[in-house]
Amino acid sequence: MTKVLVTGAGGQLGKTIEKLTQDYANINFFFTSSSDLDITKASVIEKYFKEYNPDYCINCAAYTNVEQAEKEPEKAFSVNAEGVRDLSLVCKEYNTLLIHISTDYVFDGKKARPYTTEDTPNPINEYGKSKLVGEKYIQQILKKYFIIRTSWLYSKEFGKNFYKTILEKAKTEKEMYITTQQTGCPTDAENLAVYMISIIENNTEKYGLHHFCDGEAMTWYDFAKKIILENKLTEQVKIVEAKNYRTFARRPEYSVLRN
Ligand SMILES: NC(=O)C1=CN([C@@H]2O[C@H](COP(=O)(O)OP(=O)(O)OC[C@H]3O[C@@H](n4cnc5c(N)ncnc54)[C@H](OP(=O)(O)O)[C@@H]3O)[C@@H](O)[C@H]2O)C=CC1
Ligand SMILES: Cc1cn([C@H]2C[C@H](O)[C@@H](COP(=O)(O)OP(=O)(O)O[C@H]3O[C@@H](C)C(=O)[C@@H](O)[C@H]3O)O2)c(=O)[nH]c1=O
Repeated sequence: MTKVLVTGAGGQLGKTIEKLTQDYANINFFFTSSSDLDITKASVIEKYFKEYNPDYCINCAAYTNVEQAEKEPEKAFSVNAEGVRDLSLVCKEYNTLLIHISTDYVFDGKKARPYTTEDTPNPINEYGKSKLVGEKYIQQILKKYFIIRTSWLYSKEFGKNFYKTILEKAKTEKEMYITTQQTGCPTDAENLAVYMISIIENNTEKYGLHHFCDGEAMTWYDFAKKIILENKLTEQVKIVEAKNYRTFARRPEYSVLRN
C-alpha cells in the first residue's frame, strides 16, 4: 500500500481529497488537520513522519486569507514559506515525495496570454509573495517534488470560496456588485484532487512545477453569473458589473494558467 500523509486536511482541498479516498483502495491516506499537525512546528512534523513514514505528502496546509495577509504578512509567511521549508526538510529526511499546491497569485497579471511554468513570477500581494517563497524553498531543498499551481479553487461542498460566498450572499441581497477587473480560471477542487491522486496512482515521474486549472477563463463577474444561473437564482438576484470593487489586497488582473 502506498502511504500518503495529507496536511491541512480540514480545509477545502483536504476535505475534497478525503471524500474521494474510497475510490482508491490501494492508497492508504492519513489526514491531519492544523490542530494535529501544525506545519509551523518542525518537531510536530518530524513526529508524524517518524510514526507514519509516508511515501507521499500532499500539503494542503496554507494561510489563504488574501485580504488578511496584507495586515499580518508574518502569519502568512510563517505557514506558506517557513512552514513549507520545514516540511520540505522533513520530506528530504524521510525520502517522502512532496506534492505541494501553489497559486496563480504568484503572477503580477500584466500578461495577456496564459501563464506558463516558464514565466517569471512577480507577486503583488503578501499571500502571493509568501506562496512564492514556499515554492523556492521546495526547489532549493528537494530534488524531486511536485509543485502544482492552481487558480480560483472552489468546492460546492467544502470550505470557504467564491462559489459558496455568492450563494450565501444571494440569500439576503437583491443586487450583487462583482468585479470585472480580474480574469482567471475557476477550478473545481474535485478535479484538482483527482489529478493529484492520479500522480500517486500512476507513480508519475514528471517531477517539478506544473500548472493545473479547469481551463475556462472568465472574470469574477462572469463566474458569479454562472453560479447564479446554475443554481436557478436569476429571478431573485441581479449581478452588476463593478469596475472599482474595493479590496485591501491587490490582485492580478489576469492570471490564467496554461495547463
Ligand atoms: N482557495 C483557492 O482559491 C486556492 C488555493 N490554492 C492553494 O491550495 C491549497 C489548499 O487551499 P484550500 O483548501 O482552498 O485552503 P483552505 O484555507 O480551505 O485550507 C487550508 C487549510 O490549511 C490549514 N492550516 C493553516 N495553517 C496551518 C498550519 N500552520 N499547519 C497545518 N495546517 C494549517 C487550515 O486550517 P485552519 O482553518 O485550522 O487554520 C485549513 O484547514 C493552499 O496551498 C492554497 O494556497 C491555490 C490556488 C487557489
Ligand atoms: C464577495 C465579492 C468579491 N468580489 C471580488 C473581490 C476580489 O477581487 C474577487 C475575488 O474574491 P475573493 O476574495 O472571494 O477571492 P480571493 O480570495 O482573491 O481568491 C483567491 O484565493 C487565493 C487563496 C488564491 O490562491 C487565488 O487563486 C484566488 O482563488 O472578487 C466582488 O467584486 N464582489 C463581491 O461581492
